[in-house]
Amino acid sequence: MVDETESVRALRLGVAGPVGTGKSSLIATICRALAGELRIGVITNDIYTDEDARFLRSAGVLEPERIRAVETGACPHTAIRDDITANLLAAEDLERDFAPLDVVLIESGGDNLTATFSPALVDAQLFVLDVAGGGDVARKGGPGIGRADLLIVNKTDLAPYVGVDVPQMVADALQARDGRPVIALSRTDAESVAALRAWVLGVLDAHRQGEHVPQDPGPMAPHFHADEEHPEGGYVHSHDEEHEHEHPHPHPHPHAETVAGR
Ligand SMILES: Nc1nc2c(ncn2[C@@H]2O[C@H](COP(=O)(O)OP(=O)(O)OP(=O)(O)O)[C@@H](O)[C@H]2O)c(=O)[nH]1
Repeated sequence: MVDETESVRALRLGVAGPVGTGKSSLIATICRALAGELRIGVITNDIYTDEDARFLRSAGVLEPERIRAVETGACPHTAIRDDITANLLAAEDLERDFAPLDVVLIESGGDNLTATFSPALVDAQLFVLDVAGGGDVARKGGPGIGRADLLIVNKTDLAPYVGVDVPQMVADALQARDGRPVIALSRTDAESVAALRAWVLGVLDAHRQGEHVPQDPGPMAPHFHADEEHPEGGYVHSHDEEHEHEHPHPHPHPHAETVAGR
């Protein structure tokens, strides 16, 4: 009998969120929870290093060859949204080298609140916040918080130490997201890991059935780029086509350059 799942391209899942919120750890958690039943590959994006890939390889959650690094140059969000070539090539290489894969997880470089993946690169995306970033972050909104397919409120085990009310933070997030899903996660809380596992399996099933439609959370909000050579120490920049040429300073984003670890 032909297994229909074999003919469908791997589900590509993006993981974005501010620096240090736990994106690599979350990918390790997904791999631990699902590597026994799914064929998984991972692509990491770092600015100048392959540190996240090395962390994941050393975590021993997947064969090291299934974890590849894209070095993005100065602006990590560019490689997941504006010029996705390096990531697409890395995903296609991984899918070809380990065919058939069920899921390819793509971690964005740690950035700010505004970075989101292009729906041309990923089928669905998770946005990761953590309680240590403050209970009010979920209320601040932005494309990832508001419209990613899943919002993770991470490191809930730290909530008592940083004085954050997790149910309130989740309620604020649900309100900011018009009811789209939110999972309060700690890698030490088995129930929350089970909820994450069930969400991934649900999206994979919808993807295989042809019922999943990739959503675009929207372009990055205007944001500040520090630049020592600029008279004001930096400039506000937008990735919105309409505004892109309003800035007096040339666009500094180098294109994603290297696909390392191949
Ligand atoms: N207490 C606790 N710490 C966590 C949890 N998940 C991750 N961490 C810690 O948070 C720190 C940052 O985790 P990473 O997974 O490296 O975060 P990241 O978002 O990938 O970081 P960048 O790639 O630098 O943006 C590490 O010290 C992790 O051990 C969690 O559930 N609970």
